[in-house]
Amino acid sequence: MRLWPQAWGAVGAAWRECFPLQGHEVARWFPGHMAKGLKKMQSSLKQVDCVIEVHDARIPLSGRNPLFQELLGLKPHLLVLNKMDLADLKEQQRIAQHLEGKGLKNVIFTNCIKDENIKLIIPKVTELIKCSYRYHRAENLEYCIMVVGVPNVGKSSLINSLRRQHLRSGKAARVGGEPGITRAVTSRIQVCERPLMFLLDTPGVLAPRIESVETGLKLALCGTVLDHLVGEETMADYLLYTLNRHGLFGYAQHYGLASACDHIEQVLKSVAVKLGKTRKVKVLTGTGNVNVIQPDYAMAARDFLRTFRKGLLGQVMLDRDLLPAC
Ligand SMILES: Nc1nc2c(ncn2[C@@H]2O[C@H](COP(=O)(O)OP(=O)(O)OP(=O)(O)O)[C@@H](O)[C@H]2O)c(=O)[nH]1
Repeated sequence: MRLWPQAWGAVGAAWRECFPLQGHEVARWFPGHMAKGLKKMQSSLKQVDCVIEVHDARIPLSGRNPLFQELLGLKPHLLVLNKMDLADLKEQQRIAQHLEGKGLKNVIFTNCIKDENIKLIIPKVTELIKCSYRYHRAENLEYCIMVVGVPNVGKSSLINSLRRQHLRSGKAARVGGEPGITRAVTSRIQVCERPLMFLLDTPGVLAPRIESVETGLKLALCGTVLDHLVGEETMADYLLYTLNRHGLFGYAQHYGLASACDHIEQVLKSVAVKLGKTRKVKVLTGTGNVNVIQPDYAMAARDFLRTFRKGLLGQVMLDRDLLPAC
């Protein structure tokens, strides 16, 4: 018998007020290629004029790697909040103000799939570099930019999108739906002719210690940590908790539930039935082992997460609670 202690007491009218985080571990995922990548980023910094940090627009206030600031902080910095198509940006102004209060004045929201706002990037980067040159050294004829960020936020997609927009060229950087596609700092990739601009793609690097369990869960929902390290069913439950708190009940219709519900087992059961994903398990009864058909909860959790990540369950702002009250 499967137990879902997180959801106990949640069936019925009220949504859970908080997600019990005790008992969950923040996944520590800092494999060798990340440590190596970070060192290489530092050593490549001499040739870099500006750092573009890409992060997920659904978590604009959490989950960034503080090491980027520490190690690469001397260069002009642009924060690109990508995947804006998946984010609820009703509070975009407040988010920008909050970030500005934290010293992040240069922020652009983008969608690299549809090339939205991509054309704002090169002029902004050029302006930032020119401002820094005034104080440091003579103007250069070509610029080199380093693209950094946690895994799977769209760094390589950004490079490809810039090339489409400015060079009308095809793909130069490998893109993938899983974290950890780019494994090493790449050689320079041209993205613009005028001004002549090159980018260095880098492997996604998570903070060696993620600030809290909840931040870890948000990063995991956004696909920056391999799912099995956190547990797909825990993530599915956190997703359900989030969708309900945000009033995003589209999952009920999507999976044919009679109504929205805060009980993950019930939701996953409906998902499994809808997908036809059931499996036989042996159950010991008084008369011996009996085959019982059970929903495949793991497959259902995987589908629930995948559907959310495609944006089919609505746009979400996972950091809503971190914004200061108006
Ligand atoms: N919906 C949406 N998906 C995007 C966007 N940008 C990138 N993606 C998708 O996000 C996934 C990761 O993109 P990548 O460009 O490989 O991300 P990365 O940061 O280079 O990943 P690592 O190599 O793991 O560091 C891919 O499936 C992309 O298609 C966007 O603006 N919106």
